[in-house]
Amino acid sequence: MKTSFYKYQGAGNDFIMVDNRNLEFKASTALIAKLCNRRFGIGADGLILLENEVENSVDFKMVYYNSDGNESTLCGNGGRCIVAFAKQLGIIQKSCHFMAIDGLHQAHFEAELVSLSMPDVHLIQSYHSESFYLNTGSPHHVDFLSSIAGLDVQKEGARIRNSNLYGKAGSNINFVEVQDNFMKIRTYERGVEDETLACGTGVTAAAIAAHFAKKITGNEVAVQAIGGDLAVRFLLQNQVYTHIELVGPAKFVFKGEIECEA
Ligand SMILES: N[C@H](CCC[C@H](N)C(=O)O)C(=O)O
Repeated sequence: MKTSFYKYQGAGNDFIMVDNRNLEFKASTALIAKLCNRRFGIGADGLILLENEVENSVDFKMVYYNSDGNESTLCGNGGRCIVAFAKQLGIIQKSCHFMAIDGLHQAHFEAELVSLSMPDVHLIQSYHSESFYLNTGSPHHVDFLSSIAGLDVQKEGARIRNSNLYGKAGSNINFVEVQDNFMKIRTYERGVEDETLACGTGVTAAAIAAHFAKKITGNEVAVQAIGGDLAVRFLLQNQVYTHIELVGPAKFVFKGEIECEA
């Protein structure tokens, strides 16, 4: 059966997108892992299904799978890409509401960029002054370092991710360098099991942890990932980080068809 696949990327974090409103795409771990394989398939950090949401006040539903083929928690860059995809499909215009695994999200366009609402952050665990753990829709370990350029992120990220710190569920691992008015980040992503060029929930976690650790003072911060620039806005109200927005590019790459086993 021929299936149309779209490819999007948000700051180099890339995704296969499927318009699955007819529910014809039958997701399996093996099929998704094969489609995401950069040699034997299309190649991507993850695969995202756009489906109808039964609750009619919502424009669509997002289902996210990591490139290992397993369904996972919130994907921030993927959330921004599905908004651009929904506009390409004519489902939405300038703004939308959609349901993801962690609940309801709002999103809107800011010129070429997509701004996505992220879940509130109530709890930030600090191991010491430079190391934190928080959940921004996906679990994130954040280490602040004086320099991240020469770091072996694949090796160091895998070591922390597979340590006894995070058990079977694991965590995404972020290495962050704070400059005067922006931050640099590199991320080892759970479920990709490698460094990705950007990680939206990771960029969000880094921004919130930096403010919590008093490394930044404003309520908006620019974050430079290898694949592109993102921005995070937030408020701190009654010790809860709220009104969090992840802002950045979400670009269409191509559309193609593949013969998929039914
Ligand atoms: N790999 C992550 C989910 C996707 C995160 C990333 N692609 C993003 O943009 O947030 C996890 O399993 O926790």
